[in-house]
Amino acid sequence: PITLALWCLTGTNLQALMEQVKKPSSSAEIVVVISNRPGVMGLKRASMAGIQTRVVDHKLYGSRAEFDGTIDKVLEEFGVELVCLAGFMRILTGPFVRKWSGKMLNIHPSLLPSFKGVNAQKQALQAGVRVTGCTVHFVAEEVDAGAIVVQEAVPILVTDTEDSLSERIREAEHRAFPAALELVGSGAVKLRDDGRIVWNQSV
Ligand SMILES: N[C@@H]1O[C@H](COP(=O)(O)O)[C@@H](O)[C@H]1O
Repeated sequence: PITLALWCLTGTNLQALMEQVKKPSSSAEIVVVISNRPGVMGLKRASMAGIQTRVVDHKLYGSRAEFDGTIDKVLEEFGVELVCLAGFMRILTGPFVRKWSGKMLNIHPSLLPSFKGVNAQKQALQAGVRVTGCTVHFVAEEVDAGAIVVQEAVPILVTDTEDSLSERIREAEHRAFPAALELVGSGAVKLRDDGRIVWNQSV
């Protein structure tokens, strides 16, 4: 199976991916869960599931390059082949992103390219759109701009608050991230050197 590292915060996407890789049909195995914040719920979920965890606290490093270098060592230490980011809010350096190009997925709570950046749910509410959703994409040097693997749309209700909308988007994320993981893990989807996606129909 493809070896997976997961970046987490509260870890609800981690939970969904842990359920997914338990399935006999899954092409992946989670070998390490990492966070840049000690004590977050995601790390507790991983430990309870018997998965190794690592904290790489960005506040302890003098530069992004040092921080990314340490993450890279952890990923190499565990022989990671695919990295899944959920709730990772730091901008990665170019050399790191280029090294892990095609092997790093991120989930974003909007239908990219709409509503990039933070508070995507609030942006959608303020824009008055009637549909939003989530996107799983390959990580590129430009934030929230990598090639899209999976998207799922959700309606915005007139009664929605940021919380109620975020909850509905999260439910969609917990379907979209496992689906994207299996598409990339099985080789059905690959990233070309030019940053475009290749769909391997025979897989
Ligand atoms: N980037 C965003 O961060 C959140 C992480 O949630 P969780 O997986 O830690 O619950 C998700 O909503 C994701 O879209």
